[in-house]
Amino acid sequence: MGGTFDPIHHGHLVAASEVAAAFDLDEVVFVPTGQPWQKNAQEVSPAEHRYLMTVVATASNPRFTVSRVDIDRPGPTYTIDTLRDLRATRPEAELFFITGADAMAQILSWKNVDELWSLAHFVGVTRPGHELSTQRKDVSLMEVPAMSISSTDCRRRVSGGEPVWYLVPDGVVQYIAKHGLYRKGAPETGTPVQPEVSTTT
Ligand SMILES: Nc1ncnc2c1ncn2[C@@H]1O[C@H](COP(=O)(O)OP(=O)(O)OP(=O)(O)O)[C@@H](O)[C@H]1O
Ligand SMILES: O=C(O)c1ccc[n+]([C@@H]2O[C@H](COP(=O)([O-])O)[C@@H](O)[C@H]2O)c1
Repeated sequence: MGGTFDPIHHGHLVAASEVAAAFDLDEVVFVPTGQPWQKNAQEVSPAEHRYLMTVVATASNPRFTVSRVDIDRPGPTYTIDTLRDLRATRPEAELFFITGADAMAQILSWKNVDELWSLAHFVGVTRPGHELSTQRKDVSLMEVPAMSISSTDCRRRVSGGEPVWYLVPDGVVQYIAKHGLYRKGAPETGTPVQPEVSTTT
């Protein structure tokens, strides 16, 4: 499942869990975007923060893993590259790609869309406020419990001092607070996360 995950929330996790159960998947790989080119007009948090929040959110599920392929690849993030990179590390696997209804509606604008269908089986899931449809017979559409949660709303809430408890996993609430993400004028927004250097004297 690819996403900007800024931050990851329970809508993402429920969608992944439902698809995993329906298709009897061995693993769900969460792939945070590096540079989500269709979100160029908006500010996106540093990839390391989004990656670490995704790790925190998925840590308790033994079937959930997180991949760095998109954040470690320079340049804009294209799903064609994501799927090729995942294929290289899992040559025998049958790949599925999970998308919400809003992403599914945009898919024809994605890079090399005609090639995408042969690289993975696409599964579109319902999302409140968005119509789920496809013209393709090889795409699966699935109804999942309605989670009226978006990362945009989570960021707005934190920025306005409102709670995000129970919209995102507890560890993600704590990660956001610890690093001061999404607060107005937060120093981390838009700047790279540097590894901490400890000095001894
Ligand atoms: N509440 C939800 N229910 C089902 N699918 C979702 C939900 N939220 C996000 N998704 C899907 O998860 C994937 C990654 O979404 P993304 O990380 O962009 O989150 P978002 O909430 O849409 O973020 P933003 O509000 O910043 O655009 C997309 O395919 C999206 O459609
Ligand atoms: O391949 C593309 O051109 C493309 C364009 C927009 C979005 N995507 C992918 O769709 C997924 C959801 O993206 P987003 O921006 O809604 O978080 C994520 O894996 C993106 O890399 C892919």
